[in-house]
Amino acid sequence: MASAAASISSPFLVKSSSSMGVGPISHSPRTLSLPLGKPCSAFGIGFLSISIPRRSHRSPFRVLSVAAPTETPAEFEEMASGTKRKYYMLGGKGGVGKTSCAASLAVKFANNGHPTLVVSTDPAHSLSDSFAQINPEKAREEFRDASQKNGGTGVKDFMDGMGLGMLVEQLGELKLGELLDTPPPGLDEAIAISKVMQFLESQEYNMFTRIVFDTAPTGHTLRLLSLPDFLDASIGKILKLKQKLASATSAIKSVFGQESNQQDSADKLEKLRERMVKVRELFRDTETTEFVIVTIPTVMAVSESSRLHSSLRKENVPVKRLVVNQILPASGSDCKFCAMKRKDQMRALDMIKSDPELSNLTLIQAPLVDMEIRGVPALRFLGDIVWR
Ligand SMILES: Nc1ncnc2c1ncn2[C@@H]1O[C@H](COP(=O)(O)OP(=O)(O)OP(=O)(O)O)[C@@H](O)[C@H]1O
Repeated sequence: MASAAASISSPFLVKSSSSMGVGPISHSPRTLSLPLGKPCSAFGIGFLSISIPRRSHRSPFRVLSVAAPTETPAEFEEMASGTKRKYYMLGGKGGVGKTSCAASLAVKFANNGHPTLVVSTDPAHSLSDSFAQINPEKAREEFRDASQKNGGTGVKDFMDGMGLGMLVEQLGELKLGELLDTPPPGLDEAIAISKVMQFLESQEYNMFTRIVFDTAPTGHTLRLLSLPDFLDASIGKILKLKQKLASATSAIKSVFGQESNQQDSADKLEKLRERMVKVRELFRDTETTEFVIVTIPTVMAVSESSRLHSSLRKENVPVKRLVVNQILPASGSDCKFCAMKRKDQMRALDMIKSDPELSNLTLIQAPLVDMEIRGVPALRFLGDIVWR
């Protein structure tokens, strides 16, 4: 399907063109080809794949020491062990460093021999130069289109016109119009994620043993997590309506065009529903999935992370690690601002240690480095500090 392929033999961040390219991915132990060609669908999802040659690298970045007496290593060995595919989802409030942490983890996995894929489903993610974007509007349109063919608002209007309002009344409990006119928040992401899963399950992506999701900010993630249940029910309703309509008069049926089209749409919805269920299962599978919370040492961020963990726990999403990013190094100078800031941060760290939701998580402390984290050398540098 792809029209072109870029061959990657050194550590590059690869920008897939305007949409997700799918097609055969060929690779040799140290090189990887990534399709960059034709968009495959309405969903423009960016994929970044990294394969890093093992060689020594002297980083231009430096980190001042982070005084962290209670620091726990991330136990990277455990994260990298085994060749069975594992999914890592990094989540947290906006701007805390999810993307940097996710990308640095991916680089580290790649350095440890794992063909690794970074997936971003956040339309506002900050590695936008390296990732293509999901187009939520198009995703929604596709869903709406498929739904309408199965008796959405188009059906309702038509039936009203035919004086069949009574049947519409009977179907009113299904609240389809409401669903289609005001898609629930997070629908875009849920559809995008399920679309991603579809690709990840395909043969071309079999080779990837580590998948790192640079997830959307907290609120979105939570909505997404609760969505499959909602969608499961909603899509079920649409299918039920479709069945009811199928038994209505042939005159009504004719309006929906060919029987086969109707069937196609129903199949699409059914597949979407099935994928949603799979995503939900995947999110809860402790064997294959881990949700890593990323935060910063401020009272507000810590409180939000605590709430996030609580809701993830309720959703049975496996969480083991908490990355506290951007910790100021102990200052050797007499910078008052730095001293105050660090004192504040230490208070936030203490808060984590006494928070019932967070204290049982493995705490990973990541320093604020003195340069912008861009490009593989920087990510490699950060990865070596954070993921140990
Ligand atoms: N440990 C760090 N030291 C220095 N700068 C950092 C660190 N972590 C992240 N940054 C910088 O902070 C900014 C935000 O980081 P990043 O984009 O990774 O956050 P994010 O949580 O993914 O944000 P968003 O929610 O907006 O996608 C970036 O400019 C990044 O380079």
